Amino acid sequence: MLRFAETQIAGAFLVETDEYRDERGGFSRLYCPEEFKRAGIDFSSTQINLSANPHRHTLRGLHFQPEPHAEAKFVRCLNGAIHDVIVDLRPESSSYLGHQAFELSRENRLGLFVPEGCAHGFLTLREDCDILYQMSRVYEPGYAAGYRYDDPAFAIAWPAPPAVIAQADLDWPAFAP
Ligand SMILES: Cc1cn([C@H]2C[C@H](O)[C@@H](COP(=O)(O)OP(=O)(O)O[C@H]3O[C@@H](C)C(=O)[C@@H](O)[C@H]3O)O2)c(=O)[nH]c1=O
Repeated sequence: MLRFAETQIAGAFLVETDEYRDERGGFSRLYCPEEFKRAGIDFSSTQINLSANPHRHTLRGLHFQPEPHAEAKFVRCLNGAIHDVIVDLRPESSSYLGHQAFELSRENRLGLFVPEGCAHGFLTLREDCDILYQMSRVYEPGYAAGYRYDDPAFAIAWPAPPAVIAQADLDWPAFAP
């Protein structure tokens, strides 16, 4: 059973997941298209990606795919803990240019649904963080886009500076409306 909570970003949801425990360990439902539909969320996944991050304070983001390949994603932290941030890039949205941060961890089993039109990034808070993404659209390499994690237009307060970050994520252009 999944429970969906609205966030400050229009159309983004934090998803709580129960864990059934017994002497063997635990069992959790990670995704159910029917439950998404009942919550009013139009999402079904195509590609499923795993991001493995051995180091604490690894930063990935802020990433999105623009139209006509805009993608929604459902993000989970299977191991470790991350500070996960979404930024609303939809001019027509009530939360345009707003951002919100969430802690996703193995222990809290929270999932984050990121709607189309939002940039997404995370900072690992521990070693060995494994992040699973379900994507609504297939990856289009020519449409990979992003902004810097420290773009002043968003003023995101990260809990720590990145210790590991790809050069590509330092080279994104400054946000210009
Ligand atoms: C994102 C992506 C990358 N790739 C390839 C491209 C490249 O060779 C290699 C690594 O890609 P990247 O460096 O872009 O991976 P990464 O920086 O981890 O990108 C991810 O960052 C987080 C914050 C997100 O929100 C994701 O949607 C995704 O953009 O994997 C795919 O094949 N499919 C994909 O969906």
